[in-house]
Amino acid sequence: MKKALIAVNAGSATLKFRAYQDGALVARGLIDRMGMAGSTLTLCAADGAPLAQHAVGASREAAAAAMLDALGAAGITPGAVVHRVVHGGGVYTDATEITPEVRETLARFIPLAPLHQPASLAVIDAFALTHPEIRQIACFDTAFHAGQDTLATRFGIARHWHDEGVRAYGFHGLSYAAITRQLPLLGLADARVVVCHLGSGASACAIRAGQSAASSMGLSALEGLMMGTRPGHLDPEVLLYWQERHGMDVAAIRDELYKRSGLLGVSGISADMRELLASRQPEAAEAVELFCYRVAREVASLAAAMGGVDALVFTAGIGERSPEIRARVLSRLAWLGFALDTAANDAGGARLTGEDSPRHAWVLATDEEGEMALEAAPLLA
Ligand SMILES: Nc1ncnc2c1ncn2[C@@H]1O[C@H](COP(=O)(O)OP(=O)(O)O)[C@@H](O)[C@H]1O
Ligand SMILES: CC(=O)OP(=O)(O)O
Ligand SMILES: [Mg+2]
Repeated sequence: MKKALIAVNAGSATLKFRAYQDGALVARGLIDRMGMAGSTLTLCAADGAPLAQHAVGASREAAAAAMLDALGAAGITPGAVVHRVVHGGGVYTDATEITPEVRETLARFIPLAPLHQPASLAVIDAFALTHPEIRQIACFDTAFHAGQDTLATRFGIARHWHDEGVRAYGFHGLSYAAITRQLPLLGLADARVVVCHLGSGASACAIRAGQSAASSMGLSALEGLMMGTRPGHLDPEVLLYWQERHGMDVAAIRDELYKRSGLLGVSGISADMRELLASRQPEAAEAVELFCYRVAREVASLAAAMGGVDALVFTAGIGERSPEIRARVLSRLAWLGFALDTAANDAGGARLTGEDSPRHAWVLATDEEGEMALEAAPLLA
């Protein structure tokens, strides 16, 4: 049996994985509600034919073991594995082979990505234990943004903090790199494009001539847009208020920020955009409206960072699949010259704006796993 390259994408709530042989997709898997009760695994062949579906235990280690078992049961033997690692700090700006020293360094970034980094490390450890002979490569969400000007990464705090790494890094870089590969096909190779990656985690990125110019996310994946369970933009005094008035310690504040804010916190109902769009509760409607309002504000801010915007791209779970959200964001951006074509938007693209629109908006499918496979290829050759 030919060995496969496994690409693993540990997100905030899901573990997505794909298997490739000679660059061709052979299987794709998803573990939903990773680390939580009711977690399930689904594995499909490249053509969508189901290969496995079953319940998974409520821990990251159980999720990693379930993924390895499912691959084995489907007759897929890993030959190498490439991981999406959310935080590479200022240290890693390219795909990197995971040695014990690299693993140590990645563990140091856990406090800066507490939902993501531990999941990646659990999968790295599971492969090291069960397949010690295979090479493991890390690709970083932060890497795509590494070339930003200091002006885009500096916070307005004393200089020495920046020098020790307290600065904006930006995330979802594998997704932005995958989208950037598609821009020349739309005639946008040299354009100023704002890409909105709207998923459980959400961010936006200003891309100028194929390079990241600025991002909505900062030191961690908390900043910027409102997300499923994270607040995005927040006055830092709120943290002091929680600490002083409510006696909340670091762990309690971190939980509030990563797990109880965003769509879930505002609606009091769900972090899942589909559920909120289907709900009749006014709190759900307000959460959805706040989400769209924040996206529109951020697009304008990123446009200012580039001195203008030529095109807009929607991607990821919500961006690719919700005409409703795209329409609401675009209607808030009509003043920037984006004239929605309702029929095209309802049909899902690729161009969402009419022929006569001064600027065009697009929906493009992202492919973080495919991007990882491409970025790891030179190291594995
Ligand atoms: N048809 C849809 N309409 C609206 N939202 C959707 C739809 N399909 C998926 N979503 C939303 O997409 C989000 C998940 O996006 P995804 O990119 O898969 O997230 P992640 O990779 O960060 O786990 C969830 O909020 C989910 O409700
Ligand atoms: C960086 C981040 O928020 O990732 P995800 O969308 O996978 O949660
Ligand atoms: Mg994601």
